[in-house]
Formats: sequence, structure tokens, C-alpha cells
Amino acid sequence: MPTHGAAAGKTRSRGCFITFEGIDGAGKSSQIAAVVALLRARGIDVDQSREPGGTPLGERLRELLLHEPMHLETEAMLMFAARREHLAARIEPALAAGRWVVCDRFSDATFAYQVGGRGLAREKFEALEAWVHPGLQPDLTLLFDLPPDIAAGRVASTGVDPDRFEREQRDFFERVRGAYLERARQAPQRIRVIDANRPPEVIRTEIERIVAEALSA
Ligand SMILES: Nc1ncnc2c1ncn2[C@@H]1O[C@H](COP(=O)(O)OP(=O)(O)OP(=O)(O)O)[C@@H](O)[C@H]1O
Ligand SMILES: Cc1cn([C@H]2C[C@H](O)[C@@H](COP(=O)(O)O)O2)c(=O)[nH]c1=O
Repeated sequence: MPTHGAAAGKTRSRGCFITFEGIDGAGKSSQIAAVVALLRARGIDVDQSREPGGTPLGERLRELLLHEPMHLETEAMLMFAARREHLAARIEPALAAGRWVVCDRFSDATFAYQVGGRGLAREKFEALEAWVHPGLQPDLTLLFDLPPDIAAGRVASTGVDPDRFEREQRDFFERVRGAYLERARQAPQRIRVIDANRPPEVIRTEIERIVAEALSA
């Protein structure tokens, strides 16, 4: 982890990049605010964002991605187009200035949803990833893991109209979940798997411990 001058009195360097991942309804959004509040309470300058989105152009692409039917490869390329803009306009400048970035989803989501869920060729994903953010990965990723049937129940209970992804069937989310867990096995130091089938306050305590570890590293 980079140093975090305001909190530790050390020299400020590049900021820390933390991402949250999981299938729809896993409960990550509910926990992000708590983590951001914890970091700010420790004196850390945090930029909270999301993907797809995070910039005016990215938010327009998000509307298309969540609601407009499209070819699988169009979907993957638009996810990375929004990400390219997000990195250039927001993530990279923030990290370079020593700010921390907490983001709801990043490229692990493209691996899980487009490769795992939809069947995009891995080499196409790898080529896009290597093009758009060579050498950059989050410093820490919290992966909320939950069986799809429980997650679907949570999504339904919100009463909000489901988007194109949320309307997918259980087998789609089984594949997405499997791809996330495969990605976590490939990068166990970076991706921490959180059992999301527990009460929110228990999850919050575990996440606060993991983030506190990151702060003291
Ligand atoms: N640990 C939990 N136990 C039970 N319900 C939860 C838990 N965490 C969140 N929920 C509820 O599940 C619903 C979905 O939560 P949330 O929006 O945080 O999920 P999400 O992972 O961000 O989903 P999405 O990616 O679709 O936005 C909300 O109604 C929320 O209150
Ligand atoms: C970044 C990214 C996202 N998705 C999907 C995953 C979700 O269903 C939506 C975003 O909605 P959320 O409620 O804000 O999580 O987009 C994807 O398929 N691929 C991606 O790279």
C-alpha cells in the first residue's frame, strides 16, 4: 500500500485505489459509504466513484450499457471506453495527487460479467485491459460473494425496475460469480473475498478490519 501522509504523518505519495465487486444485489453499495466515512475520519482525502460511470461521458455510456440491447463485444468495448475516460479524467489524477479512490466496480467486473457471464473471449478482455490500464490494478479489491438466488431476492426487494443486467437469469449470475472467484484465486493478495451472506454490521466489521490493515501497511 502507498503511504498516507495525512493519517500517518509520513511523506504523501501516490494514493490508494480500492474497488468493490460482486454480483448485483451482493450488498457492496451499502458498505461503500461506511468505508469512505472511515477513511475520511482518518484524515484521508477520498474520491468515491463508480463504473460504468464516474465522469459525465461515462455516465452517458452507463445509461446505454444498462438499458440498450447491444452485441457482447460492443458492451465490452463500451465498458472499457468509459473506463479509459474515468482513468484519464479522474482516477489517475486523484491517485497522482495522493488522494485515495474508492470505486464501485472496475475491470474485475468486465472479467466476471462479459467473460464469465456472456462468454467474451479471454484474450479480447486481456487485450483491452492491457491497452486501457497497462500496469495498473487496484491496490485492494473487496469481493462480495453471495449465492445468486439470495442476491436476486435482495434486488427484487428494492422495488426498483431491474436494468438489463439485473434481468439476467440465475445461470448467468452463477457464471459471473464463478468468474469473480476465479479472478480472486489468481490475485489472492489483492482480491479479498467477503462472505456477503451475513448481517450488514458483521460484514462492516470485517471490512473495517481489512481497510485498517491496509492503512497500517
Ligand atoms: N448483508 C445484507 N443482508 C441483507 N440485505 C442486505 C445486505 N446488504 C445489503 N442488503 C440489501 O440488499 C439490497 C441490495 O444492496 P446493495 O444495493 O448494497 O447491493 P449492490 O451489491 O450494490 O447491488 P448492485 O450492484 O445491483 O447495485 C438493498 O436493499 C440492501 O439494503
Ligand atoms: C463495470 C462493469 C459493470 N457491469 C455491470 C454490472 C452491473 O450489473 C452494472 C452496474 O450496475 P451497479 O448496480 O452500479 O453495480 O454493470 C458489467 O457488466 N461490466 C463492467 O465492466
